[in-house]
Amino acid sequence: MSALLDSQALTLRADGRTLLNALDWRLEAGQCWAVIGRNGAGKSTLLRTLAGLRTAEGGRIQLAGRALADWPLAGRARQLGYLPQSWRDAFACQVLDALLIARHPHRQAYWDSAEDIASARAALAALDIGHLAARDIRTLSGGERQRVAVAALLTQDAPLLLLDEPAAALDIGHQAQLLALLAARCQRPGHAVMLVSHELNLTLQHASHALLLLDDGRWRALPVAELSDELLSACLGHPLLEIQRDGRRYWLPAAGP
Ligand SMILES: Nc1ncnc2c1ncn2[C@@H]1O[C@H](COP(=O)(O)OP(=O)(O)OP(=O)(O)O)[C@@H](O)[C@H]1O
Repeated sequence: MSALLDSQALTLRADGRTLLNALDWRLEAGQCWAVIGRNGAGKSTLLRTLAGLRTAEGGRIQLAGRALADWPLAGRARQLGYLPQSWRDAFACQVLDALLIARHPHRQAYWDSAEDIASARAALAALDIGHLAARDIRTLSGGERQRVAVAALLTQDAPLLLLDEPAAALDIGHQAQLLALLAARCQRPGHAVMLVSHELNLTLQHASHALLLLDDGRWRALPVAELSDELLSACLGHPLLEIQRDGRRYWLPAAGP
């Protein structure tokens, strides 16, 4: 069976630097991948490339067994949803309408169907923001706006979600809720998630696999169970200590000099 997303010899460069060299990788249904690396390692560039928003400097990407570039836009949006790291709201828009725009790839007619509205309402409820449905998105707090963005992605209802730092603006309770929601989504048949995150511990509690971006374009792709403190320390450029508690592993930054 073909992977949901896969790459062969994928190479990314920016600003005269190789960010990723010859990535051979497969993302299967049921998996939750965490992309980990230092600032500037190339995580966002990778996600944007996998979402089809920039062209790779080398190699191939396939979405559900078909070259990414060969997908028609609406078809691709039914298959793959992407949450950018940041955005700007230029216009007034009600929260519910912002979610309904995300139903565009599924539209059969000009108007919103009962299914579109039910899907948007369900996403608002899942993110605990049903009470914000009628609010202008420009009046939301940073964390509320971030949850609306994730809710819009859920409303798009693509089986594969790529999320760039989805928990960055959230308090710890909402971070935990979001990570649990994304992990649960991977249990649905045919679904998978890939996310960039600096919230190492919460993310690695829920992710099944990690893609580590190292120096000079080197990378490691492996199950989270095979991660070690040496590997994570090398990836993040800071010594980490592994702590075990209640059968779970946590990583803490070691004290500086
Ligand atoms: N269009 C561009 N022109 C020049 N340099 C770029 C361009 N796009 C990205 N870069 C550089 O490529 C590197 C990777 O950027 P990217 O945003 O992918 O990093 P990141 O791993 O997501 O970092 P962070 O953790 O800080 O969000 C950075 O050094 C960035 O400055």
